[in-house]
Amino acid sequence: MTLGKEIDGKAFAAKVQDKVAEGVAAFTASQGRKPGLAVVLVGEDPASAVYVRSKHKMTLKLGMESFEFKRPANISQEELMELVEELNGDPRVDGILVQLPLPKHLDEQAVVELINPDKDVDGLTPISTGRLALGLPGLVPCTPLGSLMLLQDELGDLSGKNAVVVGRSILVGKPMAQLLLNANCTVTIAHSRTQDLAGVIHQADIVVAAIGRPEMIKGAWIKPGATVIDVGINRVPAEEEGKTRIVGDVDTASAISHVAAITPVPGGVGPMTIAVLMRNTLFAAHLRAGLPAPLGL
Ligand SMILES: Nc1nc2c(c(=O)[nH]1)N[C@@H](CN(C=O)c1ccc(C(=O)N[C@@H](CCC(=O)O)C(=O)O)cc1)CN2
Repeated sequence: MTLGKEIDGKAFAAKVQDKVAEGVAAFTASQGRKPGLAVVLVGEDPASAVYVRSKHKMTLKLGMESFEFKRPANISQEELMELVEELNGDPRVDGILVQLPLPKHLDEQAVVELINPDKDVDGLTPISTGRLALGLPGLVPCTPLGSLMLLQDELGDLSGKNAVVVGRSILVGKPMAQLLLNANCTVTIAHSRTQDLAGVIHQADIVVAAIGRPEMIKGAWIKPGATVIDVGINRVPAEEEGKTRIVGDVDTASAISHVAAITPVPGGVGPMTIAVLMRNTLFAAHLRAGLPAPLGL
C-alpha cells in the first residue's frame, strides 16, 4: 500500500512570509512608513483570541504596524460600525480585518460591507467578491487563496482538472470555487443537501473540504491519486481525559492511502491563512500608495 504525501503548509507559509518581509522592507524604505493592519476582536471566543494574537505577532515579525481593537461581546452594532468607519479613515491603516464569527446579536454582513474595499484584506466586501467573480485583480479571502497556492505548488497548472469544493461558506467555499474556476478547473460545489456526496467527491482530481464536520470525508470516497485540501479545523475530545485535539473534515487515516497528496490538520491550510493575510496587507498598502502590486507574491 502506497501512502500519499502530506503537504507541509507550515513550510510553504514560511516562504510566503519571507517574501512579504522583503516587500515590507522595500515599501517602508520607499514610502517612509510601514504598512499597517488593524484587527478587530469582539468578545471572548478563545479560538478567535488565539488567531488574533498570532496575526498580531506575525504582523510585527514581518515589519508592519499592528493595531488591535478588542471590544466586549455586548458592543452594539452602532459602536462597531463607528469603529470600522474610524479605521476606514485612519491613514496609518492599510488593512482592516474583523475577526469572525461575531456574537449573534451583530449583523456580520453589515459590518463587513462597511469596510473600505481598498482596505479589505479579508476579501469579503461585495466589491472584492464581485472582482473575484469577474476574474479581476483584487483582494481575495485568505484561506481560499492560501489553498490555491498550495494546489498550484503541488500540481502546477490546474487547467481542466475536476475540482469539488465541499462547503459553500462566504469565507471559504464560494471564493474557493471561484478561484478554481478562474484557474480553468471544472468546478462542482457540494454541500449538506448534495445527493450522493461520496459519488460526487469520487469524480474529483482536487477535493477541497470545508464543511466543518470532523473527519466526515472517508478515504473510500476519494478517487485514487486525487489531491486533497482539508480546510476543516474541528476540536474533538482527545484520548486523554479532559483534553481536546484538532482534526480536519477528512478522515486522514483512511484517506492517506487513496490520495496523491493531502494537507494535514494542523499544519496544512491554517498557517497559510495568516501568511496570506500578511500578503494581502502588503498588497493593500501598495494599492493605497498607488504602487503596482509587489512581484513574486
Ligand atoms: N475575519 C476572518 N475570520 C476568520 C478567518 C478569516 O480568514 N477571516 N478564518 C478563521 C480563523 N483563522 C483566522 O482568522 C485561522 C484559523 C486557523 C489558523 C491556524 O493556523 N490553525 C492551525 C491550528 C491552530 C490551533 O491549534 O488551534 C493549523 O491549522 O495548523 C489560523 C487562522 C475563522 N475566522
